[in-house]
Amino acid sequence: MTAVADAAPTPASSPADSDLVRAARGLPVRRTPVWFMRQAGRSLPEYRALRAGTRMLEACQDPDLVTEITLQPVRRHGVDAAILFSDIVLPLVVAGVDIDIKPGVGPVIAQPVRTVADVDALPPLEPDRLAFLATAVRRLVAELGTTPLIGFAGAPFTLATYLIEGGPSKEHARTKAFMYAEPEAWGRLLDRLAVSAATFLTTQVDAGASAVQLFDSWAGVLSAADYAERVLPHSRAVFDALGDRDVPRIHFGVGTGELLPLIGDAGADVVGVDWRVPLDEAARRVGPQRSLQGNLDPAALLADRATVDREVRRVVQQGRAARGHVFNLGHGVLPETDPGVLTSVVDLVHELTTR
Ligand SMILES: Cc1c2[nH]c(c1CCC(=O)O)Cc1[nH]c(c(CCC(=O)O)c1C)Cc1[nH]c(c(CCC(=O)O)c1C)Cc1[nH]c(c(C)c1CCC(=O)O)C2
Repeated sequence: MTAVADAAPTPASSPADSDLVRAARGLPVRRTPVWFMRQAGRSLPEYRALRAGTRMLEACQDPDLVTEITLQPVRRHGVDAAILFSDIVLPLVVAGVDIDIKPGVGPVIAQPVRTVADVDALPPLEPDRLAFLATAVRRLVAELGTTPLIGFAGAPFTLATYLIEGGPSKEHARTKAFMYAEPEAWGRLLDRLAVSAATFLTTQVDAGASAVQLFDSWAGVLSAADYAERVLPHSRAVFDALGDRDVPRIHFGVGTGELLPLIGDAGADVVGVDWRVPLDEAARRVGPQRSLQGNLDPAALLADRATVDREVRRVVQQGRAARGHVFNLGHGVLPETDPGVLTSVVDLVHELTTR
């Protein structure tokens, strides 16, 4: 428990002193920080208005749109962090892979990676093509003041699922078949994806992002043994590429209950947890040396207010078992969510946890 002598200073003097960064490092906080995965996006009418007529992947490369869309949920909800408006497939798009994000579907790849030759033909990401990204991040950091900006990238495994399946899938069977049948090419593919994810992340951090999140959304389809052997080393390589850049590292996947200790071992300060494992149990699995992020079921936000309140209180209470707790959903905001409910969740978490 936090000793009085450790009490956090108020208010934050910089993003590095924000509650998000402090909770991620296991330091005392003023109140539990809260943000939402997919907070920038389709649940907001102001987002839909701004995006009208611009394709998703074009919007992601326009610094004016990126800045404004990233700021919208911060203004509206008073969340404790901004997350860059972008997408996990953007590094591939910028490198020249033919990808479209189809509304209501997700990323669709024109020529999926199906052979060893396809792996070797993937174009590398040239860092100087990310100037738009650095511009957007610098602008955002200037606008955000002491509110931290979270930079992010897709982890090698989750990006590989899109490349190999050709689009979203449930079982990721082709991906796993390739992993088992072509272990060397698999290793090369994930190496390459790790390099481009690292370039994408370091660009954001060097332009001023205060924390990073590596999304390995679909890693939960793997056994712990396969994850440890065939995936984790590549995710670790992404974190290692950050070198001595002193920003907290958040690592998240869905359905990772069996993988939680490994998700931490890949190099995270904060392990993201979905709604399937309560945070007190997640804290036991992850251990006392890392913080937790999560884990309200996004579907609970579609229920009545009393249910939302009860679920928020439960997550806050269970989160007290963790070294540090960043309140979030267990996955992204569902598009049909009432934005007013999101704002009330922020207020309730703050009210329940103000020191
Ligand atoms: C798997 C994944 C993707 N993208 C992302 C992940 C990992 C997180 C997760 O597991 O949800 C990450 C992502 N995508 C987006 C963000 C922006 C920041 C934020 O979280 O608010 C982030 C962090 C914007 C987006 N990415 C996408 C949208 C919707 C685009 C639109 O408005 O049409 C947004 C706002 C599109 C996208 N892109 C992707 C999917 C599955 C979809 C949804 C398809 C749909 O339901 O329309 C791939």
